[in-house]
Amino acid sequence: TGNHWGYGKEDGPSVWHNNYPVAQGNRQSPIDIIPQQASHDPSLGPIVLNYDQCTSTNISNNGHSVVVEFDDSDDRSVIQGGPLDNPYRLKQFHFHWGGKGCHGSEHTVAGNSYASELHLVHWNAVKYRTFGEAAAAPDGLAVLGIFLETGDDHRWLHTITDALYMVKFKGSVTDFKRFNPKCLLPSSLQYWTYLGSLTTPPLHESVTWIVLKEPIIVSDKQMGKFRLLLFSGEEEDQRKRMENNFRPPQPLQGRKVRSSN
Ligand SMILES: CCc1cc2c(cc1OS(N)(=O)=O)CC[C@@H]1[C@@H]2CC[C@]2(C)[C@@H](O)CC[C@@H]12
Ligand SMILES: [Zn+2]
Repeated sequence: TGNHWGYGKEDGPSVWHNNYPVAQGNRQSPIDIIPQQASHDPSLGPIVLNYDQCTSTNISNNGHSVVVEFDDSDDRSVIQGGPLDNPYRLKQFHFHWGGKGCHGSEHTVAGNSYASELHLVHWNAVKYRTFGEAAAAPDGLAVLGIFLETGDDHRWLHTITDALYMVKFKGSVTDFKRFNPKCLLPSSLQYWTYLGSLTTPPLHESVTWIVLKEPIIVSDKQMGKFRLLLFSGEEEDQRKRMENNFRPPQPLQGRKVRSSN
């Protein structure tokens, strides 16, 4: 179909601009973050996450990633502080990862990529009525990016990786209640922040990115379970393993990356 996109040779990031011209815009994501070039901004306060009342609802495979959705009908789970002028409501989180033994983060740090990257997606419910409306507005979304590095088993990631077999195929969804993503945070909330975009079509330039400096550690075995997911639906005869679902870094176009203290 016309707007079908993916991560392969024919439909991947290098051709997205054909259907989504904004792919060549001036605030695209991800980017390569160069720590020495980031400017320390003393006015940047700490990030504050209030996830305690959080209400996850389901986990699903949307054919591009695995997504955990939250009930965003009120301000139970919000991110605020840092570069944000008001609280942004938690809507979903999802991951991007590489193939076996390959790295698959979207943002890179001084040219180095991590095994995977977790995106916690929040929207500006103070200014916009719906997530879709916010997703198209320049100050509509705030995405918290967390790098995953391989090492020891992550104590809490099992809750997610143990559920992945239930959402193997594109379009599958299953209940996933009472998961609090606070358990996926590293010990430090030090971050870089810059203005960017969605990293998948429609690539709207609507995201205030907040990328944590400290990665979380997960095991190769846990990462391997993400690769049991498929890009393809149950009815498709060709099974395509879900991996390398990341967009490479995009031109900075003169943007400033700021660093928390
Ligand atoms: C920020 C997380 C997010 C949201 C969306 C996408 C992709 C996203 O992941 S990412 N990697 O953070 O950019 C692609 C589909 C988008 C959706 C935002 C809302 C929409 C734009 C809908 O209105 C129609 C298509 C949707
Ligand atoms: Zn993402």
